[in-house]
Amino acid sequence: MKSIELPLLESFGKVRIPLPSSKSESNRVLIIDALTEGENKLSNLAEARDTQTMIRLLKDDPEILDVLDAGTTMRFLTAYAALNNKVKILTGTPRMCERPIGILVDALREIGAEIEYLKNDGFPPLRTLGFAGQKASEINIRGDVSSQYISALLMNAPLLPKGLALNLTGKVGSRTYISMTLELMRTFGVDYQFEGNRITIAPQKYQATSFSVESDWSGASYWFSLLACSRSGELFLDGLKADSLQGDAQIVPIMDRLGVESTFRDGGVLLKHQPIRGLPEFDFTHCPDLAQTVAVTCALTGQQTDFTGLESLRIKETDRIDALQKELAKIGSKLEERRPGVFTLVPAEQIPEMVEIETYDDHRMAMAFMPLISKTKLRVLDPEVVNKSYPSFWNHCELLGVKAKYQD
Ligand SMILES: O=C(O)C1=C[C@@H](OP(=O)(O)O)[C@@H](O)[C@H](O)C1
Ligand SMILES: C=C(OP(=O)(O)O)C(=O)O
Repeated sequence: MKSIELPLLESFGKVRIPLPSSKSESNRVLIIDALTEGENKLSNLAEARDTQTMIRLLKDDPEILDVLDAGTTMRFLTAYAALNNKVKILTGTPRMCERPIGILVDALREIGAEIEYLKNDGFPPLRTLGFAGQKASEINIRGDVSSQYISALLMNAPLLPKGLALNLTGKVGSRTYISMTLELMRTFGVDYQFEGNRITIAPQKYQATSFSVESDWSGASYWFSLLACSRSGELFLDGLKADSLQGDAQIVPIMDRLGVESTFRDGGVLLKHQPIRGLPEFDFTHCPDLAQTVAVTCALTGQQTDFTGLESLRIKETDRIDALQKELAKIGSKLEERRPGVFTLVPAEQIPEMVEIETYDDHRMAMAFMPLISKTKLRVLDPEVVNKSYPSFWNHCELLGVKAKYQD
């Protein structure tokens, strides 16, 4: 298997990281663009494979939409095809075909779309067969599995003849991603109401506008973590805003507790060291993609922390709880479910002189363990896995002054 080796990072001075753009914002504005009659001006779209796949599938409009391993691309294109009367097959990697989509398909069927499963009920691959007219304009939808189903429905809602009201049921997770969807819809001229757990959208048109995608806060989190673990140097992260649409901007208050001071200036954030105050517990319900970053940071900075809100991690690119437990064990750290739903992170004890990290087809496993270079020599298997969200990640590591060695 291919791997990348990074040497121990002794120290570094001031380094500027030209972060990639957000794939979450990009994939939303691409769907909105496909639904807008006029010409939008979109800039800074993500280089992430998930976004490049979305761009290619919308442009080429093939019969089979193969989304590879991109969750948002699968869920957003399923709703887009189903509600816009397109006959398409949607499929992806073997793992994508294990990631549930039944809640979205049930909702789309209730609204009036015809969809059939091609293998297993509730999972891709599936075929959208057309939209004969709107049957329901108000539906209940569970919010405790993936917010992507809700975002997928919302973006198409203004163009439905009767609009759409969604009543979110159960514990609503990743709520910040729902807000991002709605805020972006508003940027493109669409009104909505979001009160309690009810979202209403009247029939209306998107208005063409200009939009520039912000840098990716999830990708930024690995640099916060590196600074927390290295206790040396300064990092400037380009293109981040204090008033972000992205819930993962939550990394700022988290890292404030874990020894990183953030100052917004010159169109980005400057990261410096400050004393570690500790993070006794944190609920990741609304920022699940930060859990791996924070787990490794706590492991390497000696912080015992209770992690909650990790339910959705089991159905992402891999079972992230399982993957974290296996890889943290290599540095003597543990993530133990001591009470139902409460995972205690027990920090690393002894870090070997060389650590090899498996990545389980999950970009975030590769990137989250990078800060280990502040402690030891690191080998990461399948390094190209980062292409899903952050193709230039390893090049950016070299900006620290370390030389990466690739092996086939
Ligand atoms: O809507 C989005 O852009 C995303 C929503 C989240 O997924 P869930 O809603 O499934 O938690 C997140 O984990 C994913 O990386 C991106
Ligand atoms: C979960 C992720 O993406 P998706 O669900 O869109 O595949 C992610 O990027 O961490």
